[in-house]
Amino acid sequence: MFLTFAPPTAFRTSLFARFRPAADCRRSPRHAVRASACESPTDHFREECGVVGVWRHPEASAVAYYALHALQHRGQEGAGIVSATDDTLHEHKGLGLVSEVFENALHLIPGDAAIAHNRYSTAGEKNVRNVQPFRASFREGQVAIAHNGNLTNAQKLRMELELRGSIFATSSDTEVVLHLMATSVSSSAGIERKAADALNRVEGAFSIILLTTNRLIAVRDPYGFRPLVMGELALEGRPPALVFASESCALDIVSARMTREIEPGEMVVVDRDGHVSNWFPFPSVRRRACVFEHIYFSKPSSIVFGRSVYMSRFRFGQLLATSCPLPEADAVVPVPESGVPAALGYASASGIQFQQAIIRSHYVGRTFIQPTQTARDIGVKLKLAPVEALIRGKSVVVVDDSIVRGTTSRKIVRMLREAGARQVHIRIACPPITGGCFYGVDTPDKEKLLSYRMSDEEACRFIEADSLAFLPLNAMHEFLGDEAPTFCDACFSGEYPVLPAVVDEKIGGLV
Ligand SMILES: O=P(O)(O)OC[C@H]1O[C@H](OP(=O)(O)OP(=O)(O)O)[C@H](O)[C@@H]1O
Ligand SMILES: NC(=O)CC[C@H](N)C(=O)O
Ligand code: SF4
Ligand SMILES: [Mg+2]
Repeated sequence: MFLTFAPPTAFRTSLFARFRPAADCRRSPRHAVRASACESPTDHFREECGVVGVWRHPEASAVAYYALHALQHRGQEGAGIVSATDDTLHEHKGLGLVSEVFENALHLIPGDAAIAHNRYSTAGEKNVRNVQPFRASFREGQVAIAHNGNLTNAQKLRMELELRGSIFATSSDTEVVLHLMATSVSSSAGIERKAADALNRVEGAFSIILLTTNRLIAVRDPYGFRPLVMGELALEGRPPALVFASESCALDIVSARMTREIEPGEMVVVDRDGHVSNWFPFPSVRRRACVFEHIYFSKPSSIVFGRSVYMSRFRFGQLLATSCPLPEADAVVPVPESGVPAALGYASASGIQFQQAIIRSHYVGRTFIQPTQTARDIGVKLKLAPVEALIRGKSVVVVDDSIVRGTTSRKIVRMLREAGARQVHIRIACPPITGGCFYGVDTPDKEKLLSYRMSDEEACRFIEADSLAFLPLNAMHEFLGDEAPTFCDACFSGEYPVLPAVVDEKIGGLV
């Protein structure tokens, strides 16, 4: 018997589809906006998580390791691999980057099947207990789970489960799924049925890979918030291995050929004989794929939701140039790393020369941590350095993919002025972010989002730019075309497809 899944009604606050002209700081005297509340440089829209599954490969954990490497941009807090031999699951996981966690450890995870996870927490503490995959034992055997997304009713379900006697080992939302599977009403049914029962009770976002000693299951929530693809890896003299991953770049790195996406609401099951079956165990709803995957999260080389991430960013940049032109600028300068394709698009549409006038250090991570006061004072210079020869005396248009707190933009403007820029104009290749995310992106509190706190003009003064403009939401919709209604853009539009059952201080948070 199935428990009913009741998709919450669409939630609408306000629409931000209006055209927002460039805010020009030169139009009004600069006034001091309190900076201290926005100074923490670690609180960006962070990455989410990456998941991988490998089936029927003699070196499954090595394949999973390289695939995880390709997904490192999706989470840098911790990583883990669980592998399967005939009768048991093996695990290795830890805090840190993939290369650090698995140094000389692959021999600990033998077998021809594996699942893997890169974590950036959305719920639960940043400690090793919460690093996935989680492994558990059922009456029927062992199971492991790797989850990208955030379950919006996890706290409520956990409270119910605890009242019925469940004891949790972690503070992660994901563990709820294992408990729901263990207490599934389909007590005698196979693991896929238990998983379907459990996932019919959760709400929110999940791209999940499950592993037992004789099955691998890949499943996506019915809204399809987070991506999940599958592919085949040719092997000499034997059937191809199957590889599942959050993004196609993880298949590319191991030379697997992407065959298709896992559809929203689809569950794909592979068994020991290599038999692949699929079904759709959830009531269907309109897809709401995360548009931010295309703006910032995913790797530009990936195909996500059937579209090239690079081409989306390039096109956002072109549309930005059309909607917020700056014909008098001398150079278009990208904010590395993720601002580069949009800046190339801006340059191509405007005819203004593209100049890599900000150089990124290879030795600082994507969302860099600044552990000491000295490092904090050095700020963005730790990661980005100006090329004075390209900047002095020039009017530059600086293109970035997004503004979250405004920390990066503000520091870049100061840095470019110090390097002699005559004017610094900031152009952002997405609409203003005015709300947090409930669906798997670690978001700062709404009150810390620059565009929630301030109008465009105030924001322009805060970052101390000569002008500031964002890609209008309607331009983004225009680019998405007929598919626009099938994308989630809630952090811009306020139209949340699913509301959290319990809202904690940290969105969707289990503390
Ligand atoms: O307004 P803020 O709070 O400063 O956050 C926005 C910045 O954060 C992201 O870059 P990040 O440094 O995370 O990574 P990247 O190197 O991949 O661009 C994003 O690309 C913006 O540059
Ligand atoms: N960002 C994610 O997808 C995180 C997965 C899970 N919610 C966790 O916090 O570990
Ligand atoms: S709220 Fe924003 S980040 Fe979250 S799923 Fe929707 S578009 Fe993506
Ligand atoms: Mg950036």
